[in-house]
Amino acid sequence: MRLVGLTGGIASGKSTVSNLFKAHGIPVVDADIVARDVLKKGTGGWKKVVAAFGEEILQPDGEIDRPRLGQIVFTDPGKRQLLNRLMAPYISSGILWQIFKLWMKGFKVIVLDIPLLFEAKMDKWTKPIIVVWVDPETQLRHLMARDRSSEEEARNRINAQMSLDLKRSKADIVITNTGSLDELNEEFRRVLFEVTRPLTWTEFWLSRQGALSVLVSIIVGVVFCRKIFGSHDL
Ligand SMILES: CC(C)(COP(=O)(O)OP(=O)(O)OC[C@H]1O[C@@H](n2cnc3c(N)ncnc32)[C@H](O)[C@@H]1O)[C@@H](O)C(=O)NCCC(=O)NCCS
Ligand SMILES: Nc1ncnc2c1ncn2[C@@H]1O[C@H](COP(=O)(O)OP(=O)(O)OP(=O)(O)O)[C@@H](O)[C@H]1O
Repeated sequence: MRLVGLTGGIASGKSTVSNLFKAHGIPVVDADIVARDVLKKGTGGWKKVVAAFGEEILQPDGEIDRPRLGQIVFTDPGKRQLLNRLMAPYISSGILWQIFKLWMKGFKVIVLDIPLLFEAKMDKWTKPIIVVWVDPETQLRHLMARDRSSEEEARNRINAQMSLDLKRSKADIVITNTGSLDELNEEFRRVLFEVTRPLTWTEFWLSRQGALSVLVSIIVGVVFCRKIFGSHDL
């Protein structure tokens, strides 16, 4: 099994690239969706976060008021670290569960779209690592347009993450998303080719098919040995 890391900065274009992978039949685990699920009302993550941040972060229906919590954590690094610490175990186990389900279905290549892949040190799980890079002006423009946020809010969110240039220096594959969506599509073709190369032996043994081959080989080996021993005894 090949676990491909897909990361970048906020609004650098990860979801846009994820959608291209999905359109080509490659499954994507989206850490933002997992993070939303583990904050749903009544879950373990919700209880921890409400206990730490107080009921003022709740909407009248008891769900987390995400814009309110966002305002708090993206203007206060200490509170952001606290939120990250509280949610990290739930997010990691949620991601592992999604990977397991896809593994059981027999997928050999799985993309993990994790905005904080390096910050959360999850990069050691993935190979290759794709970083979607964009220049700071375009990133700010896309973020403000998508979230209809002010420049200050957008800059706070951008500054809450490791710099995109540093992320780019840690990448195996860089997708430069400074042009049009058509140009992004062109770049994506090259990346798709790299990501769907034949599996290495290690990746094969980690796939469901590889694990089954090992199991079958062990069973055949045991049956064979029993037959040999059996005939010696006679
Ligand atoms: C603070 C929250 C409630 C704000 O929710 P909101 O709906 O406004 O934003 P959303 O979840 O869609 O995130 C948008 C983007 O913000 C960035 N982001 C989210 N959390 C963080 C964080 N803790 N640090 C830095 N950037 C972050 C990511 O690039 C993400 O793609 C939410 O982002 C959250 O629960 N964050 C903590 C969980 C987390 O670390 N998520 C990232 C998954 S690795
Ligand atoms: N090449 C492009 N040309 C024009 N718009 C783009 C391009 N790439 C991305 N966008 C737009 O920029 C915005 C941010 O892109 P996207 O949502 O894919 O970023 P992201 O990295 O997934 O963000 P987040 O970290 O918040 O999940 C979206 O509105 C998207 O449609």
